[in-house]
Amino acid sequence: MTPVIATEGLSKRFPRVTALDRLSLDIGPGVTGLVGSNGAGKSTMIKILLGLSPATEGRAAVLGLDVSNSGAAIRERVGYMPEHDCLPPDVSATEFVVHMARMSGLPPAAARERTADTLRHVGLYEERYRPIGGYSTGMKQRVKLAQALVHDPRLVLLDEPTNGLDPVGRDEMLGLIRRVHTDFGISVLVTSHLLGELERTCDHVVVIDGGRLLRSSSTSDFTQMTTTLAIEVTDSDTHPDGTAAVRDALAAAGVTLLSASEPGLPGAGHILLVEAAGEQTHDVVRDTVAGLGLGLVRMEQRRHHIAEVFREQKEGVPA
Ligand SMILES: Nc1ncnc2c1ncn2[C@@H]1O[C@H](COP(=O)(O)OP(=O)(O)OP(=O)(O)O)[C@@H](O)[C@H]1O
Repeated sequence: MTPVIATEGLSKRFPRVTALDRLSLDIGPGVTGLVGSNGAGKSTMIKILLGLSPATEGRAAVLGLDVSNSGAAIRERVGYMPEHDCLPPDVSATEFVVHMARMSGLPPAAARERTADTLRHVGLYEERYRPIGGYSTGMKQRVKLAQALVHDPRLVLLDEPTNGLDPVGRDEMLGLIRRVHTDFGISVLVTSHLLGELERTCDHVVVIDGGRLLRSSSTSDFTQMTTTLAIEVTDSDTHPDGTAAVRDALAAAGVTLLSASEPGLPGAGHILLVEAAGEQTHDVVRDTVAGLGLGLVRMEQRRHHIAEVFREQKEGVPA
C-alpha cells in the first residue's frame, strides 16, 4: 500500500538553521501526530509536504505524488489548517468557507452544500452567518478546520489546531479531529508541541527534535504495559520522608529507579517508579519497605504515558 506520506533523507536548511535534518518517514492512513517543541521543524515539514517550500535535500511524496513537481495536484487532494490566525474578520464563516471551496474548484451549488455540511460537522452551524471577527478563538479554529475539509480531501495537515484553546476547547478540537477520520475516512497529520494530548487522538506518533527524527511508532507501542512498578509508602517517626528512605534502600539493593512520573503534579514526589525485573522485584520492594518499618500504600504495574517515555529516554533512563 502506498504510504500517505513518505520522506527520504529530507532536509531543509536555512542560512542559519537546519530546520529538517535527513528525515526518513513512512506514514500510513489514520490519524498521525507530529510532535516537537517550538522550532522543531513541524511547520517547515508541512510546507514542504504541500509543495509550497522546496526541500534542500532528499525526497517527499504525499499520496504517492512527488512534492517537488506535483504541488498543485497535492493541494487538490490535501486540506491545510495553518497555525496562525488567517481569517478575514468582516465576512461570515459561510462566506469564507464557500470562498475556499470555490478556490478549490467546486461549482457554486456544491460549494454551498459542502460548506453547510462541514460547518455542521465542526459545530458552527448556528453561528455560520455571523462575522468571524466576533468569534472566540475556539470558533476561529473550527472555521480553519472547516476550510481545510470543505473540498473533501483525502488527507488534512493540521498545524497546531489546539493552540490558544482552554482544556475544554482542546478536548473538543481533539474529538473533532478524531471524527474527521472515523466519520469521513480522511487521514490526518496533526502537529502539537504537547506529546500528551495526542495520546488519545492519534494512531501513530512521530516525534522530531531540532529537525531530527526521534521516534516514529504506533501510539500503543509508546504506551504499552511496561515493566514499571509504581510504589507509594507511608512516612514514620524514624523515617519522616519514607519515600526517600525506600528510594535509597532500593538503590542499595540494586533495583533500578526510574524518574518520577509527573514531577509537576502535587503528590508526585511520593511515588517511586522502579524497573521490575520479574517477580523478585516485588519481593525486594515488599521486604525493603517492611524492613524500614514503613507501610506499603500501593505497588502497581503501570502503563506509561507517551510523554513519560520520552522524558525518560531524553534523560538517558531506559523506558
Ligand atoms: N523562512 C525561514 N527562514 C529562516 N529560518 C526559518 C524559516 N522558517 C523556519 N525557520 C527556522 O526553522 C526552524 C524550524 O521552524 P518551524 O516553524 O518549522 O518549527 P515548528 O516546529 O513549526 O515550531 P513552531 O510551532 O514554533 O512554529 C526554526 O528554528 C525556525 O526559526
